[in-house]
Amino acid sequence: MSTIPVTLLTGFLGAGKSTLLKRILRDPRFSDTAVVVNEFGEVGLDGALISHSPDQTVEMTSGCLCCTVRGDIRDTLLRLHADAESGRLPTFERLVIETTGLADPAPVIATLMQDPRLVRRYALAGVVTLVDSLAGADTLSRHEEAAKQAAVADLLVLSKTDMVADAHSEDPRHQTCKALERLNPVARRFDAQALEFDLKELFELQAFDPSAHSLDVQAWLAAEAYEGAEADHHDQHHHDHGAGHDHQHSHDVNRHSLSIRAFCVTFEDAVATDPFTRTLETMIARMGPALLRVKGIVQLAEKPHTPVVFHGVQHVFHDPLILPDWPDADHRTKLVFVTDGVEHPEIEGLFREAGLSPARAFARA
Ligand SMILES: Nc1nc2c(ncn2[C@@H]2O[C@H](COP(=O)(O)OP(=O)(O)OP(=O)(O)O)[C@@H](O)[C@H]2O)c(=O)[nH]1
Repeated sequence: MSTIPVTLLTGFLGAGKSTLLKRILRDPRFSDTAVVVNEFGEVGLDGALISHSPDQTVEMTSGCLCCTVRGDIRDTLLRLHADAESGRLPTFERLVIETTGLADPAPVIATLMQDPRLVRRYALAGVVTLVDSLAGADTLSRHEEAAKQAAVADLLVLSKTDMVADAHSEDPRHQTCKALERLNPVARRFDAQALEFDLKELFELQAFDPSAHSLDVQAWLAAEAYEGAEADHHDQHHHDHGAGHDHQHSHDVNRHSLSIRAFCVTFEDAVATDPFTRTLETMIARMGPALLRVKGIVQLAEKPHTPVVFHGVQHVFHDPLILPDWPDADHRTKLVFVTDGVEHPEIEGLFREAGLSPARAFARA
């Protein structure tokens, strides 16, 4: 195999990365694309929710919520390459890596561009960043990870434009575009919902070039390159993500800054629709943007054989998706939460107030 082009797909929690990935996997023009999805820790659900044909390689790696672990990505990519060469996996012409929504893209970019074993097999073609046009402006100003993901992009893809009313100056999409203009004036911008948006744009990027980006981006990448040369980054690491955002953590994969929490709530028995949806509404009303991401697969008592997938992104709950069948033998309701400061018992308490009984939950708060 010659060098395989890699597209790094990033974007904040709930921005629409998996939605775009599913479009790629369904498109016959890209059937020879392998995909690596980085989920954080033990609470990932994406593996069960990303359907694909048996001829397509979709690998889940679990790493840190905030940084795609250098070693994990490297080992996964080397293994995929070896398996494709030996015939254990289908060969692939391109690779897409989806990061977690709180990922700092710099470590994975540095790994892809520097690791000698990777460089012989893969070439970073470009960075594609999804931006939620509804929540984007607020998210970009409040979360440094989101701003970095946007700044480093070669292509910015605006999602959820179908949910934004019109383009007057107070319109959230307009605000999001203004913020993107400041952060990354050079990236080409696309509307994921536009008829003229062709997925092939994502794969026409040729080679990621740090010098085409802002001085800030070049400085982040240079710092990451230095850090990578010094040590293999993880087990015990220390980041300075810039102004006011300095964190240190041992390898607790669900932990990010001091206020970020990631946990899972499960229910052994099916939940009644009414109290369940009322609880979600109460959560949005009380917690709003602190509820960074909620996603889950739910067994509703009224229809236990057809699982329902719920997606919450800050103050918005998207239309639930009804699956024809359960993706695996585990039919329990599982809800993954990533919050900014909302604790696990608070969420469980809301369900209990509505008469629902979470069974067991594991947390890294
Ligand atoms: N209406 C609309 N909904 C969208 C669009 N893109 C994504 N969504 C919805 O937004 C929710 C989150 O989308 P995902 O694709 O799961 O987002 P993600 O970036 O992979 O989320 P993480 O799990 O945090 O990484 C889902 O309910 C999607 O259906 C869009 O362009 N329009």
